[in-house]
Amino acid sequence: MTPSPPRLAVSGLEVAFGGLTALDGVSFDVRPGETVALIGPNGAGKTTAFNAICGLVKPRKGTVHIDGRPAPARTTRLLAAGVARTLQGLGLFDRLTVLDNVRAPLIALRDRDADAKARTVLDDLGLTGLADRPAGALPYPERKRVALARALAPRPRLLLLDEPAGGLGPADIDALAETVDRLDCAVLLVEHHVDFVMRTADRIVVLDFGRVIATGTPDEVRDDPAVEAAYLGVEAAA
Ligand SMILES: Nc1ncnc2c1ncn2[C@@H]1O[C@H](COP(=O)(O)OP(=O)(O)OP(=O)(O)O)[C@@H](O)[C@H]1O
Repeated sequence: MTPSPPRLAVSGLEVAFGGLTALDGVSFDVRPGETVALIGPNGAGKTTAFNAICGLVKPRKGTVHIDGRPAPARTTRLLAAGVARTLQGLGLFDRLTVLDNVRAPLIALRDRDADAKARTVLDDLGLTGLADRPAGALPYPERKRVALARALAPRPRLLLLDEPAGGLGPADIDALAETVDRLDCAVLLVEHHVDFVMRTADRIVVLDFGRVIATGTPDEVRDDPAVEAAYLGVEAAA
């Protein structure tokens, strides 16, 4: 039997901004059900990798495949291919209610069960009581949860999370880690919060200066001297 392809396969990705090579031959994959964290110091290329996966920047070389097929470049097509993402800036429609924000991707997909699916995900994330509030009126942790709910509403097979723990306090980070652990889709997350990454990731890919310098389980990566020098050492000294 042919093994099924990875949910996400990134191969030989090269991205340049003028003379700056932001990604230099980056390859990694995310298998079904797996949570992979992309970490590295500031400027390592994490966001650029995310953006290349979503078609927001065009690679000079390399490929991105979703379930064995070339990744589409437009958000709605990515959604239709089973890929959803959150944004660092959240990108909520502040004047719309929480429910309408979460329903938005389902409506874009012309999903007839938009209302029921949106309400289910609100329930899963403990947001039902806020369904009718304008998203812009909520405190940041709740807004962040709404952004996660919106990404989960179409029931993606691959979820891309851009700094999901950023700006959250310890209690919200704990709750988020539990939520991520419960997800059955594949997850790729970019995150600076090392404890959160160590708790949630099955595998970690470490970038430095646009190259993958290590890949492994949290324990393997923690013990890797190159990683300590490039990233964890910087964190530890901070
Ligand atoms: N649109 C752009 N134009 C020019 N240079 C860019 C652009 N986007 C990113 N870069 C550069 O590419 C490199 C990688 O940046 P990127 O934002 O991907 O890193 P990062 O690992 O996400 O960093 P951070 O943790 O600070 O968000 C950096 O040197 C950055 O200055």
